[in-house]
Amino acid sequence: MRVRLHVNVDHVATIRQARGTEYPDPVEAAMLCEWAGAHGITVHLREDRRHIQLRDVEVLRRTVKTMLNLEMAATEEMVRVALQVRPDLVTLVPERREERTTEGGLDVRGQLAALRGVRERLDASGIPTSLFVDPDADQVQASIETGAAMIELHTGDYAEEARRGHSTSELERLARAASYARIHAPSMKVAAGHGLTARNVVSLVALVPELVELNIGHALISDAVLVGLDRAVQRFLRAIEEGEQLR
Ligand SMILES: CC(=O)[C@@H](O)[C@H](O)COP(=O)(O)O
Ligand SMILES: NCC(=O)COP(=O)(O)O
Repeated sequence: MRVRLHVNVDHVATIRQARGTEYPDPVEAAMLCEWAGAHGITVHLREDRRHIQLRDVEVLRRTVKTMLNLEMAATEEMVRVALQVRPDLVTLVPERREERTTEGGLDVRGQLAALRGVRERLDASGIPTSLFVDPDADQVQASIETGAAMIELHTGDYAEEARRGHSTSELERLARAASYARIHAPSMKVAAGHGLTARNVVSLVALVPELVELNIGHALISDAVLVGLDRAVQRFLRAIEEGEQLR
């Protein structure tokens, strides 16, 4: 089965917000990504609205033809947004205002009842939930207990390890967490994301066969600045395919 590429267009909005202009438009970027072959679009509507704005999400809902994944904190405000916008998937993520980027996965074990409650409200509206978690068996087990349809394994530590040139222990951790999900909840989908690049994604896809979806933003949009969005998307699609062929 083909691993799907979802492009996170937050970082297009980051450039726009830096100057308070109307360009570059993440909606236009999403369209270009889809035309280039991306299988979905991801946005993280942060509480501090540092990049993506509510209006972006509303317009994306009307324009995205593939699938729209809304990353958000599990707060009452954000649940209301999700119920109003109706994305194809909600990914619940932890958020800290002071962080530069998402630093870790959700503590699902520590807030099991609350997360299950959010998942139930979204499910009742026909919106599946994914939980962004560290590659840790107990967090995966807790995610299963919430009834979530999917988990997204946080690959930030793997990306950092790969950047330093030795990427085996974090890859093994990701492989173990994904295989835990396959064994204990065969119907649960497993995705991954954060810090993925066209280089480090190859071994990830090759060694974690459970992965069905990847959310990639920063490195892909950075490539796009130099070579254009269509070429950047195609480069990542080729890297994913290279990983699949190594399985
Ligand atoms: C949850 C996650 O990994 C992404 O949302 C990523 O954090 C990109 O957005 P930021 O740059 O706002 O962190
Ligand atoms: N959930 C991960 C994501 O959406 C993209 O993260 P990054 O590639 O911008 O680090």
